[in-house]
Amino acid sequence: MAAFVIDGKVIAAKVRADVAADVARLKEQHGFVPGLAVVLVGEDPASKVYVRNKAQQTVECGMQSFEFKLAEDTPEEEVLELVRKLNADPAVNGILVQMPLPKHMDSNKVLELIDPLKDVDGFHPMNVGRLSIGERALAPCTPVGSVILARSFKDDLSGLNAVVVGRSNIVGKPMAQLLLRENCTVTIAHSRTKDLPDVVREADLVVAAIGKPEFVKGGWIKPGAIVIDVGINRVLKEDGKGKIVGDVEYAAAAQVAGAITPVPGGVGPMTIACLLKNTVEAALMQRGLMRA
Ligand SMILES: Nc1nc(=O)c2c([nH]1)NC[C@@H]1CN(c3ccc(C(=O)N[C@@H](CCC(=O)O)C(=O)O)cc3)C=[N+]21
Ligand SMILES: [Mg+2]
Repeated sequence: MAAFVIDGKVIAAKVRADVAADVARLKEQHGFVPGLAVVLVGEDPASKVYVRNKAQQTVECGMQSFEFKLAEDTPEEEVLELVRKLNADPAVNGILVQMPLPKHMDSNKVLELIDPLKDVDGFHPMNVGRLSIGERALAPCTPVGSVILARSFKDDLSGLNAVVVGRSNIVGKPMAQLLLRENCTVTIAHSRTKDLPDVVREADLVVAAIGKPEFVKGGWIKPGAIVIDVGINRVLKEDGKGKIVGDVEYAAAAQVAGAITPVPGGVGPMTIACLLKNTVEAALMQRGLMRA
């Protein structure tokens, strides 16, 4: 039987509607509007599209958007200075520095300068650590969105055998932490994992975050498994035109899985929706208004 297709666009729209309602309430009851600052260094065309989408959706949710576009050859010190300014600006509740940064910059140095309370990407070591010890933390948007998608199909993930393929700081590692919090049994697999197909075959829940087009084959998927595809790979079709595929061999996997996220229209839209959600959470924390 063909897998249930988890519609990330529909679920992201629901998350954004909740964000917009929270923003409206903050405005009415506390007279303030949360703000998100996005910093883009360089000219990467894909990054420009993401940054434009983020800014547009931020405004659609009733928040303020601040965009900073710096040239590829901007000195690192200038980026650090901008982050210091944004840290000190009370109108800015969330700061996102688009990755990757140009090679002449030390990304960790930039990320560690961001005020942890404004770190809506959840990349600061303070948030990474707090997430791992189960304290309130801003958690990375792609993994948060991935859990919401999985839970939209099966609300209780507890006891599931989850295999995360990929060990990046941005997706794989925080994904594993969030799935632990859902009471999954978690394996992190990666490029050096022995017998990877057999490891994936054991998974009730597969999260593919390797960054290689259609790397996870349909034949690796356990019948009925939930498949969350984090990959966004631009590839050329035979006719020379470009298209976007995920890290999972979708057509084959969809024959076997219980549920699967498409690319595009799966995890991608959730990443932005969760960024907006984190911005509201950050604003609430900064103002001492956070929910219990
Ligand atoms: N500090 C930082 N934080 C990020 O969250 C971050 C980043 N740097 N650098 C780049 C990646 C990439 N990223 C995406 C966000 C949304 C879509 C998205 O909405 N994708 C749609 C459209 C895809 C398309 O047509 O291009 C989809 O999958 O359906 C994709 C990718 C956030 N990133
Ligand atoms: Mg990896």
